[in-house]
Amino acid sequence: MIEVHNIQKAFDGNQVLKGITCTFASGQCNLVLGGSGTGKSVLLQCIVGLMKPDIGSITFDGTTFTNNKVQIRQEIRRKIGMLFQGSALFDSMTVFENTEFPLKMLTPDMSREERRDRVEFCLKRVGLENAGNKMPSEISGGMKKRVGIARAIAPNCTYLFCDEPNSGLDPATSIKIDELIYEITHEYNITTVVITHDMNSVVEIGDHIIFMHKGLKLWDGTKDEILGAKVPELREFIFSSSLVRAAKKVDDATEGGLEALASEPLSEV
Ligand SMILES: Nc1ncnc2c1ncn2[C@@H]1O[C@H](COP(=O)(O)OP(=O)(O)OP(=O)(O)O)[C@@H](O)[C@H]1O
Repeated sequence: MIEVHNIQKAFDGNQVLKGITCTFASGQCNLVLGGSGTGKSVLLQCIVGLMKPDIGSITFDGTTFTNNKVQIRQEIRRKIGMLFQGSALFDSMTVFENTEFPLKMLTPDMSREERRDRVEFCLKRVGLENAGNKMPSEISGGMKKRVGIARAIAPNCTYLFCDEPNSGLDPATSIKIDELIYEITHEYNITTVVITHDMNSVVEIGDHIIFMHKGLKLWDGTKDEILGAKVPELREFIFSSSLVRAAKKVDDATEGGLEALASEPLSEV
C-alpha cells in the first residue's frame, strides 16, 4: 500500500499540487484521472522520488520515503517498476536486452542463466516469447508497451507506475494493454498506479480511481461508482470523454438511460 499525505508542490509560485492525500492499495489498479495540466505527472514524479515535494509525506508499506535515509529510499526505489509514456526502450538493444537491463542494474548477484530464465518468463507473460531478438524499430507501439511492462516487472517489482499507458495506441490495442496491466497487478499482488485521462481505462481496470482537478483531489471511488459521482468537474470530464459521447449516441437510439444521466444539469447535482 502507498500512502500519500498532503503533498504540495509549486514551481516559481505556481502551486501545482495543493495538498493531495490518497491511498493506493496493494493488488489493485489505482488510476489517477484528470485533464491536462492538473498535476498528475508531477504527483507521480513526487511519489517515485524523481521530484521532491515541498510539503507532505509518502509511505510505501509503512516505510516513509520522503526525507528518509538515502539507503532506505534506494531500497524502495528498487521495488518500483515504471512503464513510461513513450515506452522509453533503448533503440540499440534487442527486446531481450531491454528486458534484461534492470536485472543487470538491480540484481548483480543473479547469474546469466537466472537472468535469461527471468527475461524469458517475463517476455512470455506479456505475449512476446518469440520477439526477444527483435529491435525496438521492428515492433509495433503495442509491442513496445508490452516490452516496457516486461522490463518493469522483471525485477519482481512491488509497485508499478504507468504513465499514460494508452498514449499513441489504437483503441483495440489500448484495451489489450489495459487488460495486461490489470491481470499482472492481480496475479502478482502489485500496487499499480496508472496515470490516465482515458475513460476506457476507467471502466476497464479502475479498481480505485482518484480524480484530480487543478492540483486538488476532488473525488475518489471505484469504476462502479464513477458514473454516479456528484462532483461537477468530474461529471464534466466524464461526459466530454469520447467513450461516453459514443455510448450516449448508442443510448439515444436505445433506452435513454445514459442520456438522462448525462443531461442532468451540472448546477443541480
Ligand atoms: N519541472 C517543472 N517546472 C515548472 N513547471 C512544471 C514542471 N513540471 C510540471 N510543471 C507544471 O505543472 C503543471 C502540471 O503539469 P503535469 O505534467 O503534472 O500535468 P498533467 O496532469 O500530467 O497533464 P498531462 O495529462 O497533459 O500530461 C503544468 O502547468 C506544468 O507546466
